[in-house]
Amino acid sequence: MKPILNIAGLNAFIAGQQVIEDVSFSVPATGITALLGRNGVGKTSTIKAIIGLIGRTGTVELDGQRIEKEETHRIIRRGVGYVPEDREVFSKLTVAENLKLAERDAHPRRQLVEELFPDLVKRSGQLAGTLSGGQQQMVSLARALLNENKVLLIDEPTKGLAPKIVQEVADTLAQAAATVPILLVEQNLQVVRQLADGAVVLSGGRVAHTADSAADFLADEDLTRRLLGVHDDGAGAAAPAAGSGAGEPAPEVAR
Ligand SMILES: Nc1ncnc2c1ncn2[C@@H]1O[C@H](COP(=O)(O)OP(=O)(O)OP(=O)(O)O)[C@@H](O)[C@H]1O
Repeated sequence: MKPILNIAGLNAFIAGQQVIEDVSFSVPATGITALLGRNGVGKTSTIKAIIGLIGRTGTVELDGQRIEKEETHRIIRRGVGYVPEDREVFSKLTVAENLKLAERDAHPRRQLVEELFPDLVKRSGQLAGTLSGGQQQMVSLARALLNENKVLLIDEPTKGLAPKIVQEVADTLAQAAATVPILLVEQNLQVVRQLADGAVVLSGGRVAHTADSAADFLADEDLTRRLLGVHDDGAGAAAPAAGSGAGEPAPEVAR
């Protein structure tokens, strides 16, 4: 099957500094592809470069069409959903208003969202700023799922959430992935193991490893210690988050 995203030779720059270099990988048209690596290796920058939020060179194909010369709003309208790391919600608007503002299509998928997020239905009149972090994350995900997208780019959706809520978000992502392919930045390796099909691992702004099976990658102790600074044996043992300082120091970002 043709990949939904094909990225080749992508370089990206922030304030004149190169933050990713010659990044090439593809995202299959189904399932979840994890984008992994220690803190600061360029995961968020890669996502921002794909949708043109930061300056970039190289090629990006969405469903076989080149999009790297297009502006962000056009790329989004072509069907790229973005859920940024900070799960920004409009805090003074209700849940229902937050969702309404995200509707882009003539026929937004309200029923799907109501099925996936029953708690948000119950809280539709609540101000989004009074929701817990996990509930706000659900609003962010719901906003992306309201529209028919070709792919979702989701940045660290479980960051800072309590374990029980992490599992709820992971379950929701698994259900979402049945409807749309996802490129997922995720530091929680148990979540990666549970959700991801393939994996792309960045180090120093470059692709250091790609795996058709994220589980196989995570099972490789030497490789995960080298590239993530941690090994999670899958037994639920407390393992430091990738990039938390365990293992070798993070390599220099490519300049
Ligand atoms: N606004 C910015 N101004 C200057 N440098 C930045 C900015 N944002 C990111 N960088 C730098 O770009 C590099 C890549 O950062 P990026 O956020 O893409 O990494 P990441 O892998 O997503 O990290 P994290 O896991 O911490 O989110 C880092 O060296 C970072 O310091």
